[in-house]
Amino acid sequence: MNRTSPAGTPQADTFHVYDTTLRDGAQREGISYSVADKLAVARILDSLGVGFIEGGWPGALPKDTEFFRRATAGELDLRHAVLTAFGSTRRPGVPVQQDDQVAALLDSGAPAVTLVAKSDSRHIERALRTDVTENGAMIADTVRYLTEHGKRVFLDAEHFFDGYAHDPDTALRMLDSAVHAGADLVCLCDTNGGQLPTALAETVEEIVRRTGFRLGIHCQDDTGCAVANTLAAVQAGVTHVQCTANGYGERAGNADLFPVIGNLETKLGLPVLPEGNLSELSRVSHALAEIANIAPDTHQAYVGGSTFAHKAGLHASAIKVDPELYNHIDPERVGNGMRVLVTEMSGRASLELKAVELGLDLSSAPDAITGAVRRVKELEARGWSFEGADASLELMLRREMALADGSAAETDRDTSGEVSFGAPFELESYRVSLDHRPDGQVVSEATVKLHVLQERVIATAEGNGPVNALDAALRKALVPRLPWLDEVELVDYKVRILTDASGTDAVTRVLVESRDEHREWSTVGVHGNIVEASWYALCDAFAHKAVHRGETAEVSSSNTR
Ligand SMILES: CC(=O)SCCNC(=O)CCNC(=O)[C@H](O)C(C)(C)COP(=O)(O)OP(=O)(O)OC[C@H]1O[C@@H](n2cnc3c(N)ncnc32)[C@H](O)[C@@H]1OP(=O)(O)O
Ligand SMILES: CC(=O)C(=O)O
Repeated sequence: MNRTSPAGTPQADTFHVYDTTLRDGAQREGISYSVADKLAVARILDSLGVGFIEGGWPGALPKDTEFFRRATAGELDLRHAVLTAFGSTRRPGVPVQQDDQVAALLDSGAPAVTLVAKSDSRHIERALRTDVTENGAMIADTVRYLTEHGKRVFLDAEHFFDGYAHDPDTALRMLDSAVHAGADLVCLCDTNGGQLPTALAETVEEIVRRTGFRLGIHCQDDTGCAVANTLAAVQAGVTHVQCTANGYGERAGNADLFPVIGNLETKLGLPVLPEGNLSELSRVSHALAEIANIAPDTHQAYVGGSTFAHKAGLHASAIKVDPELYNHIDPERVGNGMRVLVTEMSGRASLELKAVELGLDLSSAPDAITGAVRRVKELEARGWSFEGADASLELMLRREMALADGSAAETDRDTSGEVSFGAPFELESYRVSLDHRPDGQVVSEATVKLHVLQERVIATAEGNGPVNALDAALRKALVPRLPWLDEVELVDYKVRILTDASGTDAVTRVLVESRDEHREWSTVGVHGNIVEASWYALCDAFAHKAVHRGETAEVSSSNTR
């Protein structure tokens, strides 16, 4: 069976990857694409190399009508995909030539049209309030009319699986009406998303056997099986798969385009994208999440930022020997990357791999590795968390290396001490106060006493909160003496209160994200007092800058998620 197109050519006539992000994806609660968004999404999907882009329902949504107008007026120069308009068949009792919705499909200018039609007799009778014969005529008339006007037509057979289980003859009659009127293929829709893969595949095989029609599949994700159902349908014989970017869609969503493509390409050996484009998968997923204004799912199969992040020490020890031992594919094939997380679950191998990632050579420092493993476990048991704070981890590793080669003493602080290892100053003391003023303003004031470049410095500053005031006082003391510290910008500050089972020993964990012109980095602090926890994270942020001062390469030590 040769379902694939030659690499680099449009796949529209062989195996279809059909994207419906702009129609079904837009049916997700919370998504509202502008016309400009829709044009941008279409361009990105086309650059990935999908076969068809369903742009929306012209005539039903003014925005979609406008999208097709602009798309066909030259704003969308598709290189791979065929632009497709979506709509319903003519209404019952209305001649097809007089149906406004059908006219809007023709007017859209799209070369292909997907018609949604009922195939479940209960829907025909109760929702559409017509009979099976008229529904068959609605399908046939509309398909014929559109094909006579030069459109390529697909039929989405709504509720096909439920309808076929309830009344197989009617469901088949509806497919038959479409194909005999000239539809390219009929797409079997699991509209309520209630199917499971084995049963769905059996039905698809039966339809292939009974009809010989070219079939497609459209799966909603209400059982969490939309991707699995789509793949099962492909293995059972469909040659057209409808998906949406990141699984956006009505209710629980649709089959996610990215894992579907990842699986088709890497597991089923179907090269559905133009050659070289598979490595664009992760980038495209994130770009489309950005346009949808939805945070990317960091655990999304194939493309998530954490999808190839390894936490368990046993995994890391095998990965050290060969990354293939714990990765189902090379992440770079889909444009993703592997990371090793260092946490309480780590052993020596995790630390060694992380050190390499951070640009540190621990190969001749076994004691440093042992020390760091012990320290991470000790601190994480007390509420610290290093998986999102690579910069604090790096400072700790540097301290362990310095202890191992004798250039530091146990008394040199690390991240849980008063001043971070590598910080270009020593703390004598700090004080923070909170002032609720008569005019209702709440202002914090911080004073720090530091030793910097052998000088004792005292600085006081105000801020809109205690941490802001501390940061300001610290900068006031340091920047005149170490001007490069002014480049550090604090970009995010997250606080989490950690309570043990009894709820009595709450500690506060603070994560600070910082950046300068060249890199971003994350640091952590933990203490029973939120200001002290913040102080640790702030000091690590400045210490990290001190350690990397003068570097200009774009080598981020931060957690990349
Ligand atoms: C399974 C899917 O997700 S299919 C995609 C669904 N997407 C949408 O519904 C989004 C766009 N929809 C809309 O803008 C509107 O619903 C419109 C313009 C299509 C219709 O609006 P209205 O005419 O006000 O009707 P309303 O939304 O209340 O009901 C839908 C009508 O379409 C009819 N209908 C439903 N399916 C079909 C079909 N396959 N073929 C023809 N008519 C259909 C219904 O019977 C109902 O008719 P009625 O008004 O005579 O009862
Ligand atoms: C067509 C479609 O979106 C469905 O049946 O779910």
